[in-house]
Amino acid sequence: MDCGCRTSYIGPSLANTCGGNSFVLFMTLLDTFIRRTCDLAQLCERVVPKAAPDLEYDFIVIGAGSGGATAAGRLAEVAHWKVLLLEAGGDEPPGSQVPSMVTNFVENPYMDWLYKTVPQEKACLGYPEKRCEWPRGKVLGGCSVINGMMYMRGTPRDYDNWAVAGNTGWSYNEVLPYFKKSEDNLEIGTVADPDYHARAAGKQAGYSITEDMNGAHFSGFTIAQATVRNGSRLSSARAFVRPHRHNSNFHVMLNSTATRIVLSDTNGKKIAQGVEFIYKQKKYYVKARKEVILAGGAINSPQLLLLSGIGPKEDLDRVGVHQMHHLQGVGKNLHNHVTFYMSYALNKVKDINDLNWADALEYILYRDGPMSCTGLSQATARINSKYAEASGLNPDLQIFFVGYLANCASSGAVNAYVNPKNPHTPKSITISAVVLHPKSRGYITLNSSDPLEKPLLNPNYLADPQDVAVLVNGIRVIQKLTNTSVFQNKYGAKFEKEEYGDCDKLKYDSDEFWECAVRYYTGPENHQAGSCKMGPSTDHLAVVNPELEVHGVSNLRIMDASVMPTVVSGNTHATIVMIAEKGIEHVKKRWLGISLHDRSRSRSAHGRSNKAIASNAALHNPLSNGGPEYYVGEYPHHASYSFPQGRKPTFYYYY
Ligand SMILES: Cc1cc2nc3c(=O)[nH]c(=O)nc-3n(C[C@H](O)[C@H](O)[C@H](O)COP(=O)(O)OP(=O)(O)OC[C@H]3O[C@@H](n4cnc5c(N)ncnc54)[C@H](O)[C@@H]3O)c2cc1C
Repeated sequence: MDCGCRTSYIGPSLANTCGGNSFVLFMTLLDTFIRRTCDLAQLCERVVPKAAPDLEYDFIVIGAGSGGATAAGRLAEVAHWKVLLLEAGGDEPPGSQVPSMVTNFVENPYMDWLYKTVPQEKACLGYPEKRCEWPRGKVLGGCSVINGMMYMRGTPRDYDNWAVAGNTGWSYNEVLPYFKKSEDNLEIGTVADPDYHARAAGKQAGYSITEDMNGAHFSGFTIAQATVRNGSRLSSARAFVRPHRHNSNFHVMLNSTATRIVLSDTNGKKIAQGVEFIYKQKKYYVKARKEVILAGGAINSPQLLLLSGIGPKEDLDRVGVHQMHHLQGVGKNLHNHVTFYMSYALNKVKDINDLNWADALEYILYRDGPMSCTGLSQATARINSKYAEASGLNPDLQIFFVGYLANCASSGAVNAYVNPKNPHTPKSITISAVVLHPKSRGYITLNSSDPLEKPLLNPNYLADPQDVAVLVNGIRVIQKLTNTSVFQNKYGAKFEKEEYGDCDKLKYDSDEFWECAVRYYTGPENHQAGSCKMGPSTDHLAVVNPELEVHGVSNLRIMDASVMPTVVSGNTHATIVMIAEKGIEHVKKRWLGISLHDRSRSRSAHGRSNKAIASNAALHNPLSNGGPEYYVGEYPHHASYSFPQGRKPTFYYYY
């Protein structure tokens, strides 16, 4: 089908994402259908990247991920501001917009930075070189293009703690309007299916069920809300960048890697002047008339500050980077949720492939069926471990489920066995427990002064014994869940024990055994945070102030996961979008003299609005200013979804 515009091929194809020649035929055909379904692939709605930048912009945003795409889109609303968005990766392939293909593009070099931690002393011990893998999106939309699409705010306590630490304006009540600003929740007023099995097991195990984890009842088992629209992924690029594709004030450069933020130093007063970047092996310098907004994510933002001479002198001297500005905290306070995966064979369920031609047709025609969702991982839980505060206001464990994913097929035949040579192979699912308040802290530092070389990433996983204790308690929660009659009678769930090295010498299933096992097969979560922490100037590790300005450097702010002083109790994307929304309000206040509460004045005086979307969003969001709105809803067909037939999960990096 011709979509009516000249489009270039945006790779890679789904055919390259399933690992193995047997998948090529079916997945190539499916990819072709997806690319030719105009409203799904949205090839005509893509931004057309610039082949070369102008010399000057009012704002330069570095990185187009959850934070950067949001920030850039909001800046571009101001018609008289000229904005450049720099992104190291290319555009999102059509296939990554299909929810069930959620894991297909992770570890694909086209759009993943393919990071690994340095060898760990107390964790990741069972992996090659004792290093854990850290997927990170290198694509327009950043990690929001490869993430699990779960839309989950932190708990009120998370943000209140940020405020107590001196971050004025960041308490829950104060950040709530910024969550709402980008949200267009089409699930308001609807009730999910209470019989959904993972939730039913949670209920049977004594936990509560919550219909809206982002509302008053933020604990319990739930079917997660998701960043999807009409059955396809709504990355931050699709939500915030594409609506501005016709704006002449907004330039996007793809495959463009920022290598340095250039500072001037006049009598000790440091000011961000512009950005150097590499595009097609050529080096460019662009000047920022107003501000540089850094949004490279929790790994690349501290890396770029260090490359620009902003950081601790000892770190910079070690690799020969001239120090421009001392900031002790750059790259410090790195932390991440940590988890442990437990696979269960469902002995009463045959391992039938979840993806077939019928599903593909249902999806292409109606955006429904198994391809429109992420299978079992729609369910999640936020609960207390035995160490959590009894009030229930500060839950410290999250439970994830993986399985029944319609993501890869070789023949496309309906009811095809995943393993035709052994049709009795049971289906398998994975459940993991996540430590929500990790105490271990690590750091990011440069490996060399080469901006294209990966930095050294040391999360110091499980350095704090309390993280291990909470994780082991999480394992006990999973055991309790899978022992319920829901899991036993209908599915015959049985733990698939792996080999855990020397841990196997310990008494199986003792606490000591699991303490050892979690250090062996540590689950690296994908919620890295804190490496450019927000805090008042009295905090010696603070890198940005509560207005997200880098301490001691004018015209430079950071808006991504790195600024979280402590990672929130849940998935991180929603919070990062909120951070960017709030950060841009500070920018608008500085340069236009307006704030969130003056939105109507802003729109008429300066704004450009996407009216079609705004009218929809305004129904739910009185604070909407008419800009592009971010849709949050549940996957479309969950209500009739209960453990459909499917394929063994092969992938764990999911949330
Ligand atoms: C596999 C996976 C699953 C996840 N699942 C979920 C989930 O279900 N729900 C959820 O809420 N969260 C999830 N997360 C976490 C969440 O997606 C991330 O925390 C969030 O997207 C990070 O946003 P960010 O803006 O900080 O960085 P990113 O989204 O990583 O954006 C940074 C961007 O900057 C670009 N960049 C970096 N350096 C440069 C440079 N020098 N020059 C130019 N561009 C540069 C990068 O290419 C990238 O596009 C998941 C993450 C992963 C990896």
